[in-house]
Amino acid sequence: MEITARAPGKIILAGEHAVVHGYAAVASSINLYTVVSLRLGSEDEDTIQLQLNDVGLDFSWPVERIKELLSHLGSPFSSTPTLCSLETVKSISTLIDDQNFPDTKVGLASGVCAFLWLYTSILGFKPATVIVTSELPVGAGLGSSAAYCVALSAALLAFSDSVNLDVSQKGWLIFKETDIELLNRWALEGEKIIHGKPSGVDNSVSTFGNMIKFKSGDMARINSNMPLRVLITNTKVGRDTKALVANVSARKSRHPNAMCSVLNAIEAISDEWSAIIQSHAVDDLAENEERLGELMEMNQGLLLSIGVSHASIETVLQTTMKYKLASKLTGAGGGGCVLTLLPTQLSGAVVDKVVEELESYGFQCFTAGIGGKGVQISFETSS
Ligand SMILES: Nc1ncnc2c1ncn2[C@@H]1O[C@H](COP(=O)(O)OP(=O)(O)O)[C@@H](O)[C@H]1O
Ligand SMILES: C[C@@](O)(CCOP(=O)(O)O)CC(=O)O
Ligand SMILES: [Mg+2]
Repeated sequence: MEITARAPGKIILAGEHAVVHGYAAVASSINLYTVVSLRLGSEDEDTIQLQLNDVGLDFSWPVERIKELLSHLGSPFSSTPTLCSLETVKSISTLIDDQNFPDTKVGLASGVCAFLWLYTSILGFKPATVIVTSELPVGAGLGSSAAYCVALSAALLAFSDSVNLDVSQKGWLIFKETDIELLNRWALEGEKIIHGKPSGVDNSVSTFGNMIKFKSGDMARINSNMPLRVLITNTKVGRDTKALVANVSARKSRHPNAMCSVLNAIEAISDEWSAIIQSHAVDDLAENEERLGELMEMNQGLLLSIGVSHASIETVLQTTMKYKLASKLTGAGGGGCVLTLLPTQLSGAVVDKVVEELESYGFQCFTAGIGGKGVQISFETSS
């Protein structure tokens, strides 16, 4: 039997980085998905195979070799999301080294480590083939790491003893409330391997979908009363969330008072964002859009002050500013993607001009549906 799971990426509208330190953030799912298909039993019966199509990596581990390094952990323990200890990361790294991991792709090794941890913890040592494909740019601030961990956790849990699913149902299905909490906790353990110190906002919005306000592990759903349109510009400058998050923490320990003031200011922006977007004053749409734009500019200024902007991001800001459009980076920054608010009254001709100018720098612009469903699974064989 084969199972397919899909989990959405996200945009952070306000509060990235601050959320790692316990301050509020506002995030929304987008309709770009990472898809994981899982078939139990592999062509070569005694292996666990992982195919990462977007990054051109293929792995095949003999089950016996995995058992040799990890069976002392007592897996599977699918109902108990557990931190992957440093010692276990080392054992998993040995398994990755066995596969002659290409030096040029070493940044992707933590994702493979997260796979092996989630796989063996949830399903143990059953042979299988797992294929990952994504519509999200990898490492660009749209939460590909979370979507990867959420979709993997969903596919694995669907085959575990810990969740109850009706396999006869057709189409995309959602998990029951208790099962989805378990899934989200496993995804967070995967994110910890990739990010070091994730806040949990990315995996939560990918798991539950919609727009959320997130603070210190608690999530509140936001019911948006405003149409929201943003342009996403991928600067294509590669960056790594783990390093950026660690840099912000280091700056915080060097300047605790100044950084706390900045992070508090970011939280005030997230609070105001969520109040405006939920406001029922539909007559004030243009005014509210203007206020959201101002908040985005302020949030971007504060992100610059904590050291996570980048020359490419500044180029996007300067370009959109010429058209009086507000922008901010989204996700960890340091490159990656920038959001530009597109007010309802803005003409298509202006959007086309902005996109043309941004793309002339080699950036890639696109729009995405905001606030759709979270993780889903299907028992129908993908074609
Ligand atoms: N489709 C994918 N295939 C393989 N690895 C992936 C995929 N999506 C995410 N990853 C993992 O997530 C990492 C990128 O995560 P991160 O730096 O947090 O950026 P973001 O989450 O913003 O895309 C990659 O280095 C890789 O380990
Ligand atoms: C910087 C941060 O707030 C968001 C990171 O998002 P992304 O991995 O860049 O998509 C980190 C976190 O919340 O865990
Ligand atoms: Mg990430």
